[in-house]
Amino acid sequence: MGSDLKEEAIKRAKVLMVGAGGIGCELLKTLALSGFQDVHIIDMDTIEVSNLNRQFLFRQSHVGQSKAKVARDAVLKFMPHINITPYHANVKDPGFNVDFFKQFNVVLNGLDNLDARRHVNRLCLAAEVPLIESGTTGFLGQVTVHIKGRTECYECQPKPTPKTYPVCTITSTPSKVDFVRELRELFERFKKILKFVHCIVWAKDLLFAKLFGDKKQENDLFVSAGDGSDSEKPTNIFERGSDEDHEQYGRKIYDHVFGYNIEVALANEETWKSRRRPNPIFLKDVLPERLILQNGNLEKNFLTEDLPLSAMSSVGLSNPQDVWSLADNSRVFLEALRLFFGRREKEIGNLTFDKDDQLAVEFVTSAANIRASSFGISLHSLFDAKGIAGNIVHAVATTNAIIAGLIVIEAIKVLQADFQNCRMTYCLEHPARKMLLMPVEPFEANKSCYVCSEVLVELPAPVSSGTMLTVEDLQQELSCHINIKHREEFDEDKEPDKMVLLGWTAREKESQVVSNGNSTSAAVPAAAEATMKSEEAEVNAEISGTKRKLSEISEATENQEASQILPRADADNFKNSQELEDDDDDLVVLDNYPETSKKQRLH
Ligand SMILES: Nc1ncnc2c1ncn2[C@@H]1O[C@H](COP(=O)(O)OP(=O)(O)OP(=O)(O)O)[C@@H](O)[C@H]1O
Ligand SMILES: [Zn+2]
Repeated sequence: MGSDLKEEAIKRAKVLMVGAGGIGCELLKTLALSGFQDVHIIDMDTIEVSNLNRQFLFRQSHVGQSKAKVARDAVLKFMPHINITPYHANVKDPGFNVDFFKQFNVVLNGLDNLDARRHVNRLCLAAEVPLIESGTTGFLGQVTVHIKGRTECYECQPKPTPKTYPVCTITSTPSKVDFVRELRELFERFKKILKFVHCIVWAKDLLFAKLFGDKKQENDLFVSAGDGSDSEKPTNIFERGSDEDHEQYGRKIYDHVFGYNIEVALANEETWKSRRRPNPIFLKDVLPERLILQNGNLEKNFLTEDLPLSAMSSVGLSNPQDVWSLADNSRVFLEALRLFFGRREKEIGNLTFDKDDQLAVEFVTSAANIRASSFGISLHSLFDAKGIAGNIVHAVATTNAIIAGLIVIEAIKVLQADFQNCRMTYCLEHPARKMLLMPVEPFEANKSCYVCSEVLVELPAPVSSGTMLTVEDLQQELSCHINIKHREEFDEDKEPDKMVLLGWTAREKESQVVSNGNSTSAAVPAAAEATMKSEEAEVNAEISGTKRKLSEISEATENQEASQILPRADADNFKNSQELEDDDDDLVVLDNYPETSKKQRLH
């Protein structure tokens, strides 16, 4: 295709970019430099200091301002004659409806979460606008092309399950059995510190959760002797007595989890036959009494009202990249406990670990290090521990730039209707077949995709009078119950379709119900969409916007009552959605590696 035609296609194009973060900044710059003239950008966020290392359109002075607006201004400085329209808004806002999407020739995603990606996917399907989707994680990245009727949609294939750590094996010992498979991707990066990862997970998911989270949760931090005897297992060790001060309480917890529990575990000789035996650690052996007491006095010297509570600064440690000694870790541990119970008491019982919570990170780092010490595993800095605890894979600006370039290349093909040459491209960390950028032909749509397939797939049981159909859209948290009732006669004037919809109620403001998952925020009114194409039937559809937890839904799915029939696509949807509960999913299908994938390609 001639370069004039290409230029023309670029100039005429009206492009929507969603997300002005790591990928988005690079993308806007590349679009502008490639000659695009009319770009709209939606981003709901404001600029944070942590964005500045890779979102090069932003500067320190922009912190707190709208990403979309600042990105526009930054690009207009070097390309003043193009039209850039920023929206400081959530792409899920109702204003961004099908009609809004219809005005664009192509939509480009630079998002960081599944929820928004799925939403844009559905709008693009409804508006019949091609979507170019992207994601990066560290050195890995991908760009995929989704065109209704030509390729799969973003939701045609299940996404990989977020990685979880097998807590059951963590309670007793930081072994690495079973771990490698679960953490295949992380393994490359954290090879040398795998055992420490176990300590972090123990500190975060067991100890932190036990002390500061929901007290009722099942969380066994009592290591039993494993000989079947119901050894003298203290039942309320984690409860702070009313006359117990924070200092005493901290020491009790320390000695229990690092000393007593290890002693109990050691009693089970079987466990240690092929493993290195850990050392119980009691506080008196690590910190002389004088030092423990001194601990609490330091606070007023180091803490001011403006700074976040910090146990490390309170005990005089300043560099998060230093590896602290066992004694220092013990001091941080006690101080963090003391600060939590003394200064953040109201939150106790409701806390979940948050990598941006300084005190929580300090607590988890110190606890993991003390445990690591006990098991002869090397200790790590707070910086490393935070990365592991927060599952942080550091963003790489170059990957974002490469991916942005690939998005523009695919966008230009789409704009020229050069669909044959569209490719999904994977940016790899290590060369495969001597390539770092792996192009793959787009896959064709999954016929039973509940989002893009045109018709409902076969139902697992016949629908007849008395059947109750439950259709759920987890994305929009909607549920629709349809009671099918057979009727022989219809009023030809009033019921020409030979079916009636009765008694539906919409309880939520923006309720919509969708028959085959082709849902968007601008979906047609619920009743019309809930129509069953079943002749001579009376349909009672009740639309309820009741929110249900995914766990409840999966239970319901497992124990499906006879009267509840789920279309197969929805049953799949349940499973997938449950797997995808965790939002962050920047890399979508790298598990379906190009050469190993069984998906059918387009020819
Ligand atoms: N629903 C949404 N509507 C509009 N913009 C969104 C939506 N969801 C995510 N975004 C935007 O997508 C961008 C994704 O960028 P990126 O992955 O670089 O994340 P970040 O928030 O900038 O950085 P980090 O998460 O690493 O701190 C963000 O700017 C975010 O505001
Ligand atoms: Zn699909």
